[in-house]
Amino acid sequence: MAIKIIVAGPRGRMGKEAVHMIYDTADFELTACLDHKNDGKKLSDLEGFSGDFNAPIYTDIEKCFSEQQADVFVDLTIPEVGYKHTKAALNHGIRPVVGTTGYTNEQLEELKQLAKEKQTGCIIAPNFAIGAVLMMKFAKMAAAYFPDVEIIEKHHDQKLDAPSGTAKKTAELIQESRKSKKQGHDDEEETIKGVRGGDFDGMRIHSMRLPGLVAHQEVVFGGAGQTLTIQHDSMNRASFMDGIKECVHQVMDLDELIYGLENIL
Ligand SMILES: NC(=O)C1=CN([C@@H]2O[C@H](COP(=O)(O)OP(=O)(O)OC[C@H]3O[C@@H](n4cnc5c(N)ncnc54)[C@H](O)[C@@H]3O)[C@@H](O)[C@H]2O)C=CC1
Ligand SMILES: O=C(O)C1=N[C@H](C(=O)O)C[C@H](O)C1
Repeated sequence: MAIKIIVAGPRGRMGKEAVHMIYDTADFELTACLDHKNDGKKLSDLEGFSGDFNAPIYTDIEKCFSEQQADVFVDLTIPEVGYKHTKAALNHGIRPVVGTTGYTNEQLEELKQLAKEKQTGCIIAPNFAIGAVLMMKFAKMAAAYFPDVEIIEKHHDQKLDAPSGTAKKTAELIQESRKSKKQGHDDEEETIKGVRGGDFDGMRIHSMRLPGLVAHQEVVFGGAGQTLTIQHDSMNRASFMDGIKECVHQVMDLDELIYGLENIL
């Protein structure tokens, strides 16, 4: 039987790609979309979806979740909206697969508790690209040997959150294998505010935003007489689709929240 899926944010860069992936996947069925406009229309009424895209569009989340019997809810929107959507999906027993980034630790914790209480699977993955997940794992391994590290993430200039969810997750994984350390010179001073980047447990994160970029990250380690750079580049949004597919399949068998694809690969 096909897995029935609702997608939020179908007109977005990721949402559009995900809708096409769902239509192209034999055991997936798109039952509806959530948008903040176009209520009552069909996906095929929108630009870029000509043809067979007959899923209905809702703007009211409660109405959508009550009328459509879905198995999985995929959120690709913006942080405050994605958080509300994820809560509502869990309350309706629909398993969220969330790509939206920018959640606070408190929000993540609250969603974790709710998923546990509802015994409903939920995956929140800051990055669905398998290469990016490997980059994060390799960075965690390297940090045990190289405690001095800086993260440089580079994204398109329409991105709302900084640092990226991937950079934050990378820093959290590095923190698990690296002793807390304030890097750089004790007396270093910024003569231009922010020039040394954001401070996460003593390591620095730098966020670059430029047109022409998609999603890129370098994790640079430094030791005596050597550096090690681990780099990942997403050239387009197709790079995230295999990860979403995997999450949709795996979330069906979960009864708790998993944060990060590295925990289920
Ligand atoms: N986990 C991953 O691998 C990836 C995650 N992302 C994240 O996914 C999110 C979306 O990214 P993009 O598609 O590039 O952004 P985008 O700006 O192209 O799309 C966001 C969409 O959300 C929609 N939206 C806003 N409010 C809404 C509401 N109330 N209800 C329904 N839809 C609403 C907008 O209309 C827009 O279509 C971001 O948080 C981004 O960081 C992006 C790429 C990969
Ligand atoms: O907004 C994006 O584009 C991306 N967001 C995610 C993040 O914040 O890490 C994943 C990927 O980097 C693309």
